[in-house]
Amino acid sequence: MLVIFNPVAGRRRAASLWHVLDLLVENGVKIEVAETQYAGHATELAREAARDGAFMVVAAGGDGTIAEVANGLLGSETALGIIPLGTANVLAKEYRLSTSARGIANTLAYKRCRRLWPGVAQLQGQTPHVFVQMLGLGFDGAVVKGVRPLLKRAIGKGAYVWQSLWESVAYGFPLVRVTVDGMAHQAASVVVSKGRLYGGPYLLAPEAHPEAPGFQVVLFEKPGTWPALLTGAALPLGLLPRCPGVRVVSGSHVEFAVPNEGILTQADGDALSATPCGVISAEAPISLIVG
Ligand SMILES: Nc1ncnc2c1ncn2[C@@H]1O[C@H](COP(=O)(O)OP(=O)(O)OP(=O)(O)O)[C@@H](O)[C@H]1O
Repeated sequence: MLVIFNPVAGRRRAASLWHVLDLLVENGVKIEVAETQYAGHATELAREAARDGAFMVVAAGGDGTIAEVANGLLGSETALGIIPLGTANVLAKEYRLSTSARGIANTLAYKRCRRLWPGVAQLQGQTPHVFVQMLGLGFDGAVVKGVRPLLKRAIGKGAYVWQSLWESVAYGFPLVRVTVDGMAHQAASVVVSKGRLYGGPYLLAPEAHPEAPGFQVVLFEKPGTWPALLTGAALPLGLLPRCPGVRVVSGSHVEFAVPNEGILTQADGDALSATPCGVISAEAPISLIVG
């Protein structure tokens, strides 16, 4: 079993990783660990393993690392296993995967699969970016870009809360123009979601089906400090989809207009270097090991 480990992911929970691996080895599983050396390396390692016919490749890291490995497995029969080591681990929560060391080891040992259908963000003149959980433009992108790595390592999700409070005052709220299946919308912030959850266990898009192609596009229509604070307060209460000014639309083709250029964007909790011009579903799903 190849385990692709991102040593800079999350809060550097290497100890949790070794605990899972010890349990697997005790059960007779042969393991090879490959540490990523740079951003994008996980995709190359996973693609190579899939080309060699591996049954399963395990991503050990945050949702960004999982997305990179998923990218490398697209178009192959190789299944994706995950050892969640990130701060929010939204994908693991979406699929209700165990996060205890023993639970993770059991999940990987049982090898039962469910489909996971990634999204693909198209970037002008750059390689498309594959994501597994969500892509956010606007306020959301500004929060992820602004989070200080040291603070994230020290207080985990609290760093996002702090940055959201800061951005609710500092962010300029330029309008994001988006077309979903031909219908034009504009909003202060847009999240294109594969899953139901956001920021951990919190409800964002109740109608989402991560096993199928297509998206839920969440439009935060009201710009400004107070709407941002209101939605921030509604999130942990599970009330975000019912907040005034929040609208969720379903679609399979999402396009962002050219005036969006420069609007900060995040995918699976990592800042993107460019604003996407569109989002489509991957050509086929991959198999996710769920135990
Ligand atoms: N060796 C490396 N050095 C620098 N960056 C890397 C390396 N390996 C992977 N990366 C990059 O690190 C990014 C962050 O990974 P990931 O999302 O898994 O962790 P994280 O952002 O710390 O997790 P979380 O947001 O849940 O805390 C990945 O998207 C990947 O591009």
